[in-house]
Amino acid sequence: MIGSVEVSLARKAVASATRVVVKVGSSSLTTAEGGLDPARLDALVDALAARRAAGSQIVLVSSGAIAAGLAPLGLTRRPKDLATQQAAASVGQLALAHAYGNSFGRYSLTVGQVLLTADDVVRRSHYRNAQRTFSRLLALGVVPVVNENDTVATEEIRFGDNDRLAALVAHLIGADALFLLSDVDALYDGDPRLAEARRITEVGGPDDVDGVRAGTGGALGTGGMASKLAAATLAASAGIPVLLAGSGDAARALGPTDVGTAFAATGSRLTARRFWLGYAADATGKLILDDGAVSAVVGRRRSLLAAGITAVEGAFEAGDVVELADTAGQVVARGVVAYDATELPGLIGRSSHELPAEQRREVVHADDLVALHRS
Ligand SMILES: Nc1ncnc2c1ncn2[C@@H]1O[C@H](COP(=O)(O)OP(=O)(O)O)[C@@H](O)[C@H]1O
Ligand SMILES: N[C@@H](CCC(=O)OP(=O)(O)O)C(=O)O
Repeated sequence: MIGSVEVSLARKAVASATRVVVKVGSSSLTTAEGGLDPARLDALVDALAARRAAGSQIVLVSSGAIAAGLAPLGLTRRPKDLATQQAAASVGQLALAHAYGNSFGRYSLTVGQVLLTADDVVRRSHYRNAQRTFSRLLALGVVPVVNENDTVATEEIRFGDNDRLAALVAHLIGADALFLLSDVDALYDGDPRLAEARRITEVGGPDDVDGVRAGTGGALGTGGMASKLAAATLAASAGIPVLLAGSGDAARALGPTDVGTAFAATGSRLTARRFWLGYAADATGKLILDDGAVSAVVGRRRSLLAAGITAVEGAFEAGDVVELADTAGQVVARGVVAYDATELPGLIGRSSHELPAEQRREVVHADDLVALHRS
């Protein structure tokens, strides 16, 4: 509990992490009118520089491009259409980069801008390329400042929320902790703007967030608490502890970590390939599994055989990534499928000995399969 002598393992892990990703939302960097707020940006950078001085490497994932572009373009609220959002991001990202350059410059720290599209994380060749870039930037002592490349991102390839982007980047760079800084000081069991809500200080696993109502965010942001909770769960299940805190508490969040909500790592660190398979790759179809197949695949880490599949959805080819769901539709795993969608209807529900020799191979091999933690 905060304030007591007992400090949770998650808080200790976050406090002692040497490579960290810090994500800050639009609402924490801008004024209500939509311009950048230099005082808040400087206060954030003060906290990041202190953590750097204490020996951590930092990657900053900063939202705020669209919000920062509003005032210069004479817009009073976040535009709804993609083209105007892209125009605002084009203007705002430059202002944001300039502001960070100046602010980190007060500490003689160099920043590098990294604008990513979903493809850079979803395609394996791009994933490795991005890994190399981050690794080199960090080795050179640069603070990478990351955002989605909103100006070129089209509707289909948008990450849409930087909370998820931050969780993906945290895994990509092998971070030891992820900080999600927002305009709210912690996770609550319901939206604190709407009604009195109870603050949650520790999340040890999915059971601790059962019943939490995570709502949408403010006028400037996109994801709200729902996307923060999903991102925190994603990072934690990939072995990365998370601290969710208010950006106004950045110094304490990045210092003694005695604020906000700490999420313990629930899973073990995955290899880049297994993380990509489980969380980053686009799935092109879905296989529905009977109960026996779910326990074989998730519980006993076995390959998926045709006999345990009850239905096939989507148009995929052998080698694509597909979701594996239980009969209630809950996705329990993802993996690389060994057959085209058109081949499977003739095979499903049939035991291997009923099938011709060339169709006896596993539908998803255990080595190509990642069981998912429930979120
Ligand atoms: N269960 C909850 N706990 C905390 N905040 C919540 C919850 N549900 C909804 N919210 C709202 O989510 C907002 C944070 O999301 P958002 O505005 O998108 O932040 P950011 O711009 O930092 O990404 C908070 O201001 C809060 O009002
Ligand atoms: N890439 C967008 C931000 C998207 C986003 O997730 O915003 P937020 O919910 O404020 O973290 C921008 O820079 O405006």
